[in-house]
Amino acid sequence: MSSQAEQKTSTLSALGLTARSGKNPQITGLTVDSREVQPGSLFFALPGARVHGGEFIQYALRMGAAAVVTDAQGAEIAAKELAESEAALIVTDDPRGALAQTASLWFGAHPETLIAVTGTNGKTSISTFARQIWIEMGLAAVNLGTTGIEGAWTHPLRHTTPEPITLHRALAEARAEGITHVAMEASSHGLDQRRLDGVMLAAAGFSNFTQDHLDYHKTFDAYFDAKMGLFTRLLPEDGVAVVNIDDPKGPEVVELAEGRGIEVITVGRAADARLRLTGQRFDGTGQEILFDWQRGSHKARLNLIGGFQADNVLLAAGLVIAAGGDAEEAFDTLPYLTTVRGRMQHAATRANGGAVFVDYAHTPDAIATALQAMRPHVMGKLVAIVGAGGDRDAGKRPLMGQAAAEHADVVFVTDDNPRTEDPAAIRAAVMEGAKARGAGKLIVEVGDRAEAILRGVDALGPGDALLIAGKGHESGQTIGDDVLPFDDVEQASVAVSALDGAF
Ligand SMILES: CC(=O)N[C@H]1[C@@H](OP(=O)(O)OP(=O)(O)OC[C@H]2O[C@@H](n3ccc(=O)[nH]c3=O)[C@H](O)[C@@H]2O)O[C@H](CO)[C@@H](O)[C@@H]1O[C@H](C)C(=O)N[C@@H](C)C(=O)N[C@H](CCC(=O)O)C(=O)O
Ligand SMILES: Nc1ncnc2c1ncn2[C@@H]1O[C@H](COP(=O)(O)OP(=O)(O)OP(=O)(O)O)[C@@H](O)[C@H]1O
Ligand SMILES: N[C@H](CCC[C@H](N)C(=O)O)C(=O)O
Ligand SMILES: [Mg+2]
Repeated sequence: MSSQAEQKTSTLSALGLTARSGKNPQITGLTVDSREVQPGSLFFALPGARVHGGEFIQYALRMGAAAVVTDAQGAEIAAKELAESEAALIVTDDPRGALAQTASLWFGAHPETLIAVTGTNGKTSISTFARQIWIEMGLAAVNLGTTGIEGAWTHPLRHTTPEPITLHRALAEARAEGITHVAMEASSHGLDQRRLDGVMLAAAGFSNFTQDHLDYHKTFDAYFDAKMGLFTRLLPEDGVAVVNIDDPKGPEVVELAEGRGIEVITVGRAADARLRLTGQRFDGTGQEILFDWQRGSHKARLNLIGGFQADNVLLAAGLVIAAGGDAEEAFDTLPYLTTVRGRMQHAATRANGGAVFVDYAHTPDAIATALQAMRPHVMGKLVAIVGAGGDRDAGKRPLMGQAAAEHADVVFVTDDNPRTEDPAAIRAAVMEGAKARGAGKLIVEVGDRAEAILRGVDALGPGDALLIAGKGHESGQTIGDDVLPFDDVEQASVAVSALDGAF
């Protein structure tokens, strides 16, 4: 997180910050973590979920911080140490916003075209499709989010929306690598914590709004307001909002954007959508879609499983157009789009034809959407493997079980990432919901995820399909503080080989 290694310096004032004392020290790096402070660092003491960063100001000063940015509470906590120190102090109501702006100035130039997408589900999919469209159009593009930075340049990330120091360093590196176009995910945590406040967006997208992350945001209203920061605060007035108008919250998003004079491209099946999906026909490997843009009707083949992927693809195309791309050129790329890793990804097929898919559905709505989306592609029965993550929204667990039992014929409830929680207690909550909705259906609890996958694959006959939900692209299972190697796609192949013999 620290940028000390970069041998760069800047005065405080050149970073847009003014200390009340008039001090203007040379800054050698930015950090939000006192443990990373080195002589000359600018330490941001942020209000945290667990503790106020002000508690660590005394350590930062001892390590040689040249300046501290914090809020009134932080300054109060460390009043004595700050009074005795030579370090410059900047007190602001919004230290996270200040961090974002400072990081933007510290790292300098970004790729020229940046877009961001928010919503409970679909952010990774939409930003990946936008990047794929741009690349097919011949542009040097990346997507940035849950799966890291991917596309014309790759780089791992720990967060969906990285904190500002990581984000702006990555954007500056991307530009140095020749990247011109970036599609980013705006998570609700990221928006709430102002992680994106220093980026200049050409366009912003909204996919949908359903339950997740109430552990953090507490109420639906607070969760929605955090997401809306993208349209009410971040997107400049000359930017374009691209909104899924089929979502019940879509009209509200349009109103918020239009209220600021922002141009809106509505996308969806609704009769008044500007980019309108008018038809969809499914087959074993994908779908044909029909859609209208301006006065023209278009047809495209999508080699993607799941009706909702058409919504994601059109939202991505809308964002590309909103950011200045030629619409016809963007539409011509659609047949070349490929599955997003871990999203409705075909993982394996049994000798009898039973197919296994891996999907990242980890909310009630995503589980319902993913299972419903599989139906038109499946002749026989639909088997689901579900589980919920620990140290996350507990309220969604029974609802995830319900969604699975409602839309699948057979359900295996297993562990996702238990993190620091008791896995049996998480499973019990998911089972409770599944049992409530699964009357007459086979609902089985199998704690060990590899065994659940083996049992799910074993349950497949000709024409059947299995959806392994929850972990998508993830390559590890977090149990306690340990991350053990685990990959659903790999486990699916192992299970098929074990049952059918290696091919
Ligand atoms: C819940 C959450 O978002 N937490 C973020 C928050 O940390 P926090 O408020 O818990 O921090 P804290 O532990 O209370 O500490 C307060 C401050 O003291 C500092 N500190 C702490 C200890 C110390 O010794 N010295 C010190 O300076 C910390 O760096 C922090 O700035 O502020 C930190 C610094 O900005 C973030 O790194 C941290 O993200 C944590 C790591 C995290 O896991 N966040 C997840 C939940 C997240 O953001 N997820 C979303 C995805 C959501 C989705 O699925 O859509 C994401 O965008 O990835
Ligand atoms: N448009 C959509 N509507 C409803 N569900 C969707 C939609 N798109 C994707 N999903 C479901 O949500 C899951 C996660 O998709 P994706 O990773 O694109 O979302 P995300 O918003 O990036 O998630 P995260 O919050 O973890 O970053 C998919 O695996 C799928 O089950
Ligand atoms: N970004 C999401 C991912 C959840 C993935 C699921 N596998 C889990 O662990 O709950 C979160 O942190 O809530
Ligand atoms: Mg994501």
